[in-house]
Amino acid sequence: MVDEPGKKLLILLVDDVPENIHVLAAALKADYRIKIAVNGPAALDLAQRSDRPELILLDVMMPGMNGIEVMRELRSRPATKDIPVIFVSADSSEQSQVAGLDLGADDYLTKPVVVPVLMARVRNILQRKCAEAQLRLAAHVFDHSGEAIMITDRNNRILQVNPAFIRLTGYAASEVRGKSPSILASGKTTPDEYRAMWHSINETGFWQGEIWDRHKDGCVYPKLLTISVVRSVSGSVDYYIASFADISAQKATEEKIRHIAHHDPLTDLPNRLYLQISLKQTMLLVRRKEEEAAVMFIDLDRFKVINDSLGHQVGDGLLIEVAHRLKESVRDSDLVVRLGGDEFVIVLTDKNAAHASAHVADKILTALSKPYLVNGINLRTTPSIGISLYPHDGETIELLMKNADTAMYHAKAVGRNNYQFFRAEMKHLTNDRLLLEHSLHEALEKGQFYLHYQPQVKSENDHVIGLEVLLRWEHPVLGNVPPDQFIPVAEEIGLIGRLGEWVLNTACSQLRDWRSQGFKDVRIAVNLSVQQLRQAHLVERVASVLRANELAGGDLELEITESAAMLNPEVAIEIFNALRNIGVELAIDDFGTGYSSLSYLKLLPIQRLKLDRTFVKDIETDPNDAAICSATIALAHALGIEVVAEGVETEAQRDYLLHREADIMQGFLFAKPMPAEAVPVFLNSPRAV
Ligand SMILES: Nc1nc2c(ncn2[C@@H]2O[C@H](COP(=O)(O)O[C@H]3[C@@H](O)[C@H](n4cnc5c(=O)[nH]c(N)nc54)O[C@@H]3COP(=O)(O)O)[C@@H](O)[C@H]2O)c(=O)[nH]1
Repeated sequence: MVDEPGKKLLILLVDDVPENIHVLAAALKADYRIKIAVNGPAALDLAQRSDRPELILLDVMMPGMNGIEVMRELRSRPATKDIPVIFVSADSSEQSQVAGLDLGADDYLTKPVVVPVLMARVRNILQRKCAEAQLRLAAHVFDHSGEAIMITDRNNRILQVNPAFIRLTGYAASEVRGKSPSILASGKTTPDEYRAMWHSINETGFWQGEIWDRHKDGCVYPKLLTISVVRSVSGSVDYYIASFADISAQKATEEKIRHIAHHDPLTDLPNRLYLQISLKQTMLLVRRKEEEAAVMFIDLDRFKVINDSLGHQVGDGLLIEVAHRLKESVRDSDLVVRLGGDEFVIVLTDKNAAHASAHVADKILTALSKPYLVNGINLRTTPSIGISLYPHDGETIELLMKNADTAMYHAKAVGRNNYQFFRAEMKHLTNDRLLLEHSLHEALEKGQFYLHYQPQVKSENDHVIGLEVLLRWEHPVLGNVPPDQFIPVAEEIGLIGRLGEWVLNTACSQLRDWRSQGFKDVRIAVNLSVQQLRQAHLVERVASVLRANELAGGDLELEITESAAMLNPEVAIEIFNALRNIGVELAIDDFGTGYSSLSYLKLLPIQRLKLDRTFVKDIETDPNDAAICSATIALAHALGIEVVAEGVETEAQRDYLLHREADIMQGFLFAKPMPAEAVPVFLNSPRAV
C-alpha cells in the first residue's frame, strides 16, 4: 500500500447493526472513502474486488458468518490476506481481544467506540502499513536495481550492498561488509580526482562522475558513480549512498566513434584531423622542452599510374603495406598519418630534428623501395619526401605543412626517390608545378607538341634501320620542357593516353610520308606508357592507325619500359601477344634499370632489349657497367632477342659494344634526335646508307 496523492484511502465497515455503521461512517467519511457490508459474505466479496479496501473495521458478533470466520477467510485468501483488520466488538474481555489479535487482527476496539480513539487507531494502522509498503518497495528497488548500490556508515565503512553490486564488482556482501570502499579502487583514478570528489560530497552532499575501479578478478573498468549523503535531523552524517553502473560498453562505443573520426579507414593510421590536433600539442611540448619537430611529407612516386593501370584494389593493398612499412621505420612515439591518396605525413621530435628526420628519411627510402606483393602482383614504388622543421621553417601548422609539401615537390622535381629539406628558394616550385599541370592540359589543343626522331643503326654497318620517336613540348613561356619533366606529370594527371595516341598518329602519318618519298627500310619506334598499355582496345587502335597510314605491323616498334612491363607481367604478356599477332615489333626500354623476372622475360614475345644508356656511359671505366652490358647481351642472345645499346656517344663505347655483339646502336655518336624535315637529309647522307 503506497499513498496515491489526492486519492482518499478506502475503509470497509462490516456490521449487521445500522446504528453502528452510522456511527463509524460519520466519524470516518470526512477523511476516508467508505464501503459498507452488513454481513460476512458481503464483506468477503467487497474485500477482494479490484478497488480493494486499505482497512477493514470488522464486527465480531454477526448472524450467520461471524467476524472471526470472516477474518479466517480473509487471511486464507491471497488477495485479502494482507489487508489490515480492526475488530470492533461489544465483547471487551481480554480473552476475546487476545483471540482476535491471535487470528491476525491488527487492533481491537470495543463498543461503544470512542470516536477520537477510533480515528487515532485507524490513522496509526494506515500510516504503519503505508511505511511498511514503502520499505518493501525500497527493498525491492535495492534488490532488483540494475545499478550497484552500496551504503556506508558515517565513517565510510560498507554496511550493505545489493545483488547488482555483487554482480558488478565480483565481491560477496560478506567480503566487503565493514571495509572501506577503497577495496574497489584500481589506482587509475588519481588522488586529486578523489580529493575533488570528497570536497563536493562534504560541501554539497552530492557527487557524480566517472572513476576507474578494479573488479575482484583484476579487470579495471570505468563506472559512473553517484554518491549522496543521508543526514540525521541534527545534520550529522548518518550514511553515504553510492550507486554506480559499469560504463565499459559506453566507453568502448565512445572510443570507437573517436577512433573513426581520427583515423583513416583503409590503413587505420591517424588522419588529417588527428594530425591537426596532435601537431598543435607537439609544438607546445617541443617549445617547453626546447626541442625541435620535423614534419615529413611523403608522396609515392607514380602511384596514380599503378592505381589506374592495376586497379584500386591493388592500389589500396599497396597503400596498406606502405603504411605498415612507415610505422616500422619510426619509433612508437613518432606520429604517422595518412592525409589521403598516396600522401603520408610523419611528425617526430628531437633535440636535433634535422638529423633525426634525415635518418628516418633514409630508412623510409630503403623500406619503401623494396618490392611489394599485392594480390599476387609484384610491385615497386618509391617515395619522395619533403621535410620542414619547427620552429625554423614555420610557427604554424599550415606553414609547416605547406613548406614540407613544397620540399616534397622539389624532391620529385630532382628525380624522385629522395628527400629534401625545405629551403626558402623552393617556394616558386609549387607554382611552377601548378603552371606545368595547367599548361599541359591545353598544350595538345594549342599544338605545342612536336616530334623528334633519333636514328637507330645496325652495329656492323651503321645502316639506319629505325627511328625512335621522341616527344617535344615548346611552351610559349616555359620554353622547351624536357620530356623527363612533363611525361611523368602527364601520367599523373591522366593526359598520357591522349598524348600517346597523338604521338602514334603523327609518327605513323610521318612514316607514310617518308615511304612515299622512297624511304622503304626504316621502321619507327614509339614509346608506350604503362597507362596506354592498359588502355581499352589498344591493339585495335594500333591496327587502325597502321591501316589508315597503309603501314604493315613490322613498320612499327613499340617500346615499353622494363618497369612498366613488369608491373603486371601476365597482362603485359597477353597484350604483347595480341600486338605481335598484328605484326608489331616490341622492345623493352631502359633494360637494367627496373627489376625483371627472367621467368616472365622469356615469356614476353619481344624482339629487342634496349640496354639503358646509364650502363653504356661508363662502359670503359666501370667494370660493373661493362659486366652488366656483356651479361645483358648474352642473356638477350640466349633468348633469341636483339640488343639495342642506347646513349652511344664515343667510338670507344661503340667498339666495346661491337666487340660484345650488340646488334643495334643509338646515340649522339650517330645522330641526335632531329626534326622530321631533317630525317630525309640524314637518311640520304653517306653515313646512313
Ligand atoms: N611515353 C613516352 N615517353 C617518351 C616519349 N618521348 C620521349 N619519351 C621518354 O622521355 C624520356 C626522355 O626522352 P628524351 O629527353 O627525348 O631523351 C631521349 C634521347 O634524347 C636520349 N638520348 C639518345 N641518345 C643519347 C645519347 O647519346 N646521350 C644522351 N645523353 N642522351 C641520349 O635518350 C632518350 C631516349 O631514351 P629511350 O626512350 O630510353 O630510348 C625517355 O625516357 C623517353 O623514352 C613519348 O612519346 N612517350
